[in-house]
Amino acid sequence: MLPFARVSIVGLGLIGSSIARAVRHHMPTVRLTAHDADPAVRARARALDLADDVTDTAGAAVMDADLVILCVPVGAMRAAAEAIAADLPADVIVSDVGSCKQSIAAALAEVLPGVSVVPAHPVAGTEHSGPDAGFATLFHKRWCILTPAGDADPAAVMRVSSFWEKIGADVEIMDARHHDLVLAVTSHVPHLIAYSIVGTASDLEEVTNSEVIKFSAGGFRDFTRIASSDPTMWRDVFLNNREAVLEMLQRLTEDVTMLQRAIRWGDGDTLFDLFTRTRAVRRSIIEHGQDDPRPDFGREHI
Ligand SMILES: NC(=O)C1=CN([C@@H]2O[C@H](COP(=O)(O)OP(=O)(O)OC[C@H]3O[C@@H](n4cnc5c(N)ncnc54)[C@H](O)[C@@H]3O)[C@@H](O)[C@H]2O)C=CC1
Ligand SMILES: O=C(O)C(=O)Cc1ccc(O)cc1
Repeated sequence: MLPFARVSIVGLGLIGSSIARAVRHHMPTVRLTAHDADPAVRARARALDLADDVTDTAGAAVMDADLVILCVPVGAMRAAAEAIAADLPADVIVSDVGSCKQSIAAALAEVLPGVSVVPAHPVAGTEHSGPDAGFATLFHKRWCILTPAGDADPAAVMRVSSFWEKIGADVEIMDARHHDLVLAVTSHVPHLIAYSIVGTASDLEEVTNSEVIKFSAGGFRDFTRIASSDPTMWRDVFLNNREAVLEMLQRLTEDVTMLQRAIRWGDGDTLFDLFTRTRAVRRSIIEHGQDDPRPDFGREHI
């Protein structure tokens, strides 16, 4: 039994197109409609046959849907919700895939009063964006966190949960505020560190005549992958998860200062103890973690 018969996707980039491909694969009888604000993306989506109907307006994509998933950058969620508000059927469920949840929940509650909203965050992605970057297995064995409000309809939560399980994800339910704190540590601040270190290296490049690129070792290359992630998406994440990111950055700054002091005073024990602890974290992620869709991710140096 399928949780939804008519699914509509608004925003056909990496995540929207991956959901479309996964629905096609796992629930081929679902009628899939979709819209993207960018005409070039719509044309590409039609060429890739990502949906039964790729519509020129957001309203046309949602008017018959029983599930609408907003897959646009966090800062565009409000505009996307405004564009569909007048055309939503009475018993529709609206969801989203934004990387932070509190600000989107507030915007959707304001723009879509009385609509059943079940927010989601698939904790799966890559540094790539756009409709060509998506793939059907992106969500396999990856977490999808649902952050329903306290008064959400339990049946709607069950159906959205079942939808994500059907496309391969493991579902966890979490309070939106807690989600934003956890993701600030595990995803948002790491991205900020990558943007920052690659930015610093690129400033230094002027001084070192390209040695930064020439001799870039594994660690730096890993940072450049993360730091090549979509600028619009990540600008929006930081502006919308401001409090949690600032709180975690404060903690990080204190810990970096502690390391600075250990290096200055030759305190090898502090360095060794921390590095031993962090190595154990990595090992436990590999041993207990979920499979990553990228071919060699996490398995290269156990
Ligand atoms: N990229 C990643 O690894 C992950 C991203 N997310 C979240 O998923 C959402 C989408 O991210 P991606 O697919 O990576 O971005 P993307 O940049 O690949 O695609 C976003 C699409 O939304 C369209 N769009 C923008 N404003 C619109 C509007 N008002 N109406 C209709 N379409 C609009 C753009 O034209 C673009 O095609 C973001 O909220 C992001 O935080 C969640 C998990 C992982
Ligand atoms: O590419 C990577 O390493 C990621 O971390 C992908 C990612 C980006 C944003 C999310 O909200 C979830 C996953």
